[in-house]
Amino acid sequence: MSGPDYGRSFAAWRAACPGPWRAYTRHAFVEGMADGTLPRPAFLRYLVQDYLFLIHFSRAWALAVVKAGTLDEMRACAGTVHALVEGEMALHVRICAEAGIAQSELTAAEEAPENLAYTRYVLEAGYSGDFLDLLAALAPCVLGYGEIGLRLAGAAAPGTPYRDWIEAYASADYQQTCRAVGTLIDEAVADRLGEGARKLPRWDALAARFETATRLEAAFWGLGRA
Ligand SMILES: Cc1ncc(C[n+]2csc(CCO)c2C)c(N)n1
Repeated sequence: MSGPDYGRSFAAWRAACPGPWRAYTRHAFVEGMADGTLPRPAFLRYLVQDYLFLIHFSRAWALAVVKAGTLDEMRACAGTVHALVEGEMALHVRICAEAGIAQSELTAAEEAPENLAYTRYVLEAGYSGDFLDLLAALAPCVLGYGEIGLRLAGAAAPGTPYRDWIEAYASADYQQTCRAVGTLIDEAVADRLGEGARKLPRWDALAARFETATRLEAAFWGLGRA
């Protein structure tokens, strides 16, 4: 089954791990947001962990600035750091505040093992690997939410209380971000590995990183459990 058009590398990596990709993007948590049956406390537990997740995810994009090879790559990654730190984090704090979760509660929350595993896996991909390793580990997070948002915007129950969440990721703005990240990945691959990239052993290593990050995303939804 084909997904949204976020570039050739994403399409190939996604197609190489259909089981894990499905487990992530069609997780019971996601389906519960679509039909409105996801219990509110589960969503709030997820939100608290996601606040901590976004801090480390911002650090990973900052590491991508360090690992970038050109000024254009630096600009793209620095733009994501800015959007995360100034935009997404503030939005998160506001959504939590509206749900009755104070900033102090967010800061004091203990990181769950699934959260530790995922964020440190992505950071480690950047520490021990290069720009491509890091992008392959970052891709499922950014692009998976784009795919989920797009599908749910068309399939969700009209009355689901998670409509705002769905629309944030289905929005033209976020879909444009996904296409831009897809292009960043495709160009970074072409610059470093050339046109025959997919025949190189290195390609399989990148696909494996994408698959591992995808499995860790699927496990992250489980944090909503009581
Ligand atoms: C577990 C988890 N995975 C993905 C996202 C989505 N996300 C994370 S950062 C970002 C902005 C672009 O990099 C987006 C959309 C999330 N919030 N939490």
